[in-house]
Amino acid sequence: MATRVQVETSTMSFAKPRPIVAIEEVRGHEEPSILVLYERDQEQIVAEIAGVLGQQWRLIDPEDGDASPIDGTVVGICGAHDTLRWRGSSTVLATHCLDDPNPAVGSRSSICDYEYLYTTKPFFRRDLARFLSFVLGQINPHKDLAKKAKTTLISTTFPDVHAALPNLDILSVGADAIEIRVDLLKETKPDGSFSDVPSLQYVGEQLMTLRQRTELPIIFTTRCTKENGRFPMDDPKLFYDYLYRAVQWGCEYIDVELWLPEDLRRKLASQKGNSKIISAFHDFSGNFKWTSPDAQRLFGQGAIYGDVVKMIALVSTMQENYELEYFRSIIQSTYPYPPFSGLNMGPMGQLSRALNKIFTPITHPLLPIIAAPGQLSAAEINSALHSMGQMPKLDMYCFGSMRATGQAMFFEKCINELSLPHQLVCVEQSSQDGLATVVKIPHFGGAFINPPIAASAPCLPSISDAAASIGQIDTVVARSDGDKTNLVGDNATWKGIRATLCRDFVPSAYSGQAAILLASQESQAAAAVFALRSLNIGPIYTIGFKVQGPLSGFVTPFKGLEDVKKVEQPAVIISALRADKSLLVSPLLKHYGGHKPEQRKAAKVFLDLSNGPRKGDPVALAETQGWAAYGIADVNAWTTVETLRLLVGQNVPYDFVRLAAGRSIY
Ligand SMILES: O=C1C[C@@](O)(C(=O)O)C[C@@H](O)[C@@H]1O
Repeated sequence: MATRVQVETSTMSFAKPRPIVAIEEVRGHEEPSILVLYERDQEQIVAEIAGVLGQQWRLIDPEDGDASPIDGTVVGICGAHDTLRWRGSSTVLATHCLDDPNPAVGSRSSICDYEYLYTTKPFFRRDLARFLSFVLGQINPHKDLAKKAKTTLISTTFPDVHAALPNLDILSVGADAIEIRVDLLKETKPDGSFSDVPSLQYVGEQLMTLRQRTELPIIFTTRCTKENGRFPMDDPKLFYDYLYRAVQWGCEYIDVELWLPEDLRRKLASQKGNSKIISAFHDFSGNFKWTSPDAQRLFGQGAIYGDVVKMIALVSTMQENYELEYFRSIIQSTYPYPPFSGLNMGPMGQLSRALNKIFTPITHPLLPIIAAPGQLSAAEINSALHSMGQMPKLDMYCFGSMRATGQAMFFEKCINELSLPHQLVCVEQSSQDGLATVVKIPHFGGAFINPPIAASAPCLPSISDAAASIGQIDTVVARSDGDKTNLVGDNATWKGIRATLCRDFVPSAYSGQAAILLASQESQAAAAVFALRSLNIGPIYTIGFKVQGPLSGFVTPFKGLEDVKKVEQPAVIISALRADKSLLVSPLLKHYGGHKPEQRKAAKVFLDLSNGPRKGDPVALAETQGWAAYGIADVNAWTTVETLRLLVGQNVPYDFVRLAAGRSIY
């Protein structure tokens, strides 16, 4: 079991002693043991999987004597074999290449734990990293969403997800998860007609296509005919077959209808792995009563296997919204778990869509049809909440340089896109005094500060552990709690750095690995040190600066060039040098570069945090030296995603930030 820095968003008050970086024991950072079943001529996928895991790999013939995986080595076997001896001790992963239609999809379902569907032209490494991180339990999107005050899901209604792709980034602004309505997919048969139920192969291809283009958790839904869907109800086993496959495909959520026989629901719950179950109940009769004992009984039934319980009824009177709200308050005060998502359908039920807080389904004008009567977009819900006095207009401040102002313009775009009532106020200089003045303004709604200010800002009653450890506040979060507003100084930059590092590698690829960090002063590098520690990276060697703050115990300064020789191969090099000095990292990149990708055993990532015009391009150089290399635009985009989450509680996808922000803000 490994140790890591406590990175939860806990906060501390200034009345308490100065923070130290708390160390927490976590599971899931050991090297996983993986057996990959690959298809003929597809051994490259074994190398890709090992690359994302930062582990070695080898191919074996299971007929050749002892073939047990060696700890830390990804083992590949061609074709389908009896995998019994590996099950339990290793994760058995069947892989299917879908460059061409592949009828083998699902054929090894019974001998594997998970199935990875992929294309090689192009190959999406980010998708593989996300898939592996999830199925190996190294990320937990449900836990992250559970911390949000409000969550939404975008219900896509496309017959073919390819039609969604050009608009996917804009469609998902404001969504925390994306639902694939499998029952609405339309597979064309050779004679030009559509099959009643899309085949598993078609669904698998559709799901893969969607996941390659979105970072949002996916909800896999097979809605039945009685509940406004198209999946036939005469064979409940059909639902099981699709939903279990969704678990094997690594879907974060499966939607399990409550009418399904209990044995199937129980079986899915016992086989769900890291996927979560949304227990779903829809009543279209128009006779459902939230006040009846039946409603509570149905919640109780859903709660047995559901990680979220969703209950939805078609209504025709306003009164039924009040009854639902009463029901919601009873449920929430009686059952701390699982969370309840309760909605009324139809035009009369729209109020409940604004008031529901858990996985509120949203639509978007660019979708072909709405998924259910009365559905609203994220913008419509925010406008409704504002008119009802549930989302007061706040002033959000952007302190800082022109760069910060450029970022402010992007925030403004998001605020407009989501119809949030807030207003952005730009203040050219970032200073503690400026902040101290605005936090007292009655409609102060938070601030974004670039460059960040020292974490000792006395005008803020509390700061997060991350901001205290890094010593810098780049975001002030204002959360209202009744008539009181809590202000917290936080740091989003470290999260942007961490997200960039985890784009193409799973967290365990970094655990216990060395890193080298270059900067001219501690303030440039502190967020990076925190991000590295959050991934349990260590030792962290520093060049060019001294760390004196709370993170000093986590770094080892390099005294001279001879120290470089002591580090065999760092998994990460980060340069936080100014742009005009950024080429100083080149000798290090060359010294540790040059390995061919197939020889690569561990993660090998270079991050250039320098911003602005420069003479050369260390990112390009790093790439030629075999590093996975990222520049400041990547880190800034992830940081923007995190800042918006903190400031307005809304999720804006990374790809949307890259798309809409263009190059101007960087
Ligand atoms: O369960 C739900 C909720 C929903 O029915 C709605 O009312 O918005 C839409 C469906 O796509 C989704 O699966």
